[in-house]
Amino acid sequence: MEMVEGAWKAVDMRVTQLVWSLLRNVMGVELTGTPTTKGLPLIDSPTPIVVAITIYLSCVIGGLLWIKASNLKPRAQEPALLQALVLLHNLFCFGLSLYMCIGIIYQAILNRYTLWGNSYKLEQTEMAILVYMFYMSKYVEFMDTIIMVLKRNTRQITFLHVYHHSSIALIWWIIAYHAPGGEAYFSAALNSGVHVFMYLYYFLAAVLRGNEKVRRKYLFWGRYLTQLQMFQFGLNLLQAYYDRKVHAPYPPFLITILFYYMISLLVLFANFYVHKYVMSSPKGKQKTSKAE
Ligand SMILES: CC(C)(COP(=O)(O)OP(=O)(O)OC[C@H]1O[C@@H](n2cnc3c(N)ncnc32)[C@H](O)[C@@H]1OP(=O)(O)O)[C@@H](O)C(=O)NCCC(=O)NCCSC(=O)CC(=O)O
Repeated sequence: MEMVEGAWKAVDMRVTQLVWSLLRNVMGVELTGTPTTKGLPLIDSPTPIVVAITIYLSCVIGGLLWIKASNLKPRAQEPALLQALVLLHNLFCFGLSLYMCIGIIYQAILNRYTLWGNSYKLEQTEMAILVYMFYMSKYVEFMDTIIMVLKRNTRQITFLHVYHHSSIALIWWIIAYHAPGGEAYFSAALNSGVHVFMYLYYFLAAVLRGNEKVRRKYLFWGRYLTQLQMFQFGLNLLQAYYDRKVHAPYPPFLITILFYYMISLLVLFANFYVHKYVMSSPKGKQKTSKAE
């Protein structure tokens, strides 16, 4: 036990030094913890999230290699345990997202937030706890990719998906550690709201698996969900632009991260949208074959 503790301390020191120096040299910032979230599990140092991301990436890469090496294909009928896991995970994420979305909006109204341009205030502890909860939900969301691996759905394990899941977790650690409130409320509430629909979609997709006709009938709105996600990123980008313009009283480096991160997601989602809905549609397929 002592050896494990000693090893963890050594890793913690190295990782913390690395993250601190990266933030100092790349963004010119010194992170300071905030009393509202200090002492809560997995927040006082960047090590837990960095270790979690490392384990996550190892599982994803290991899973992909295993699928490829064994030439595994998605099964027609999945094991009952996997089906149950998928349904439970989606139900849990659906409920949690709904709770966080409503909770954050309620706190924003209570604290008289304006749409954009809000500052983080130490006394807004309930808001801080909700933002912290949003950070914790990123650990749960790693399960999405594990599900994809267990289902052998390599088509879903894209750069977009893995980049999104690993980077967003680190970003929300920084926010929950440094300024869990103010302008962060908007992304957290909006994204939780979008995730309510996303996990409902995944839940239905899992329930209706095996009957493609019915599934297509009830999941026709997948395309609009992707549009909603892109609209969300567009709103966040606008928010970051506005905050930079008016010099909003929120850490400027977090606004800069928001700005460039949203551009990257918009580009990746636009590419996903074109491939999934435009090029694979009957008209899109016709156009591509004519061009060939
Ligand atoms: C409609 C989308 C939500 C999902 O598009 P996909 O192409 O991945 O979806 P799909 O139609 O193939 O989904 C059905 C398949 O997903 C399986 N499935 C069920 N639950 C799942 C879960 N929790 N995670 C991953 N896959 C899951 C179903 O069993 C089914 O598999 P089978 O077909 O075998 O039965 C899209 O808008 C989207 O987000 N695409 C980007 C890809 C992505 O990774 N998105 C999530 C993270 S990004 C994100 O979250 C952005 C944000 O914050 O808004």
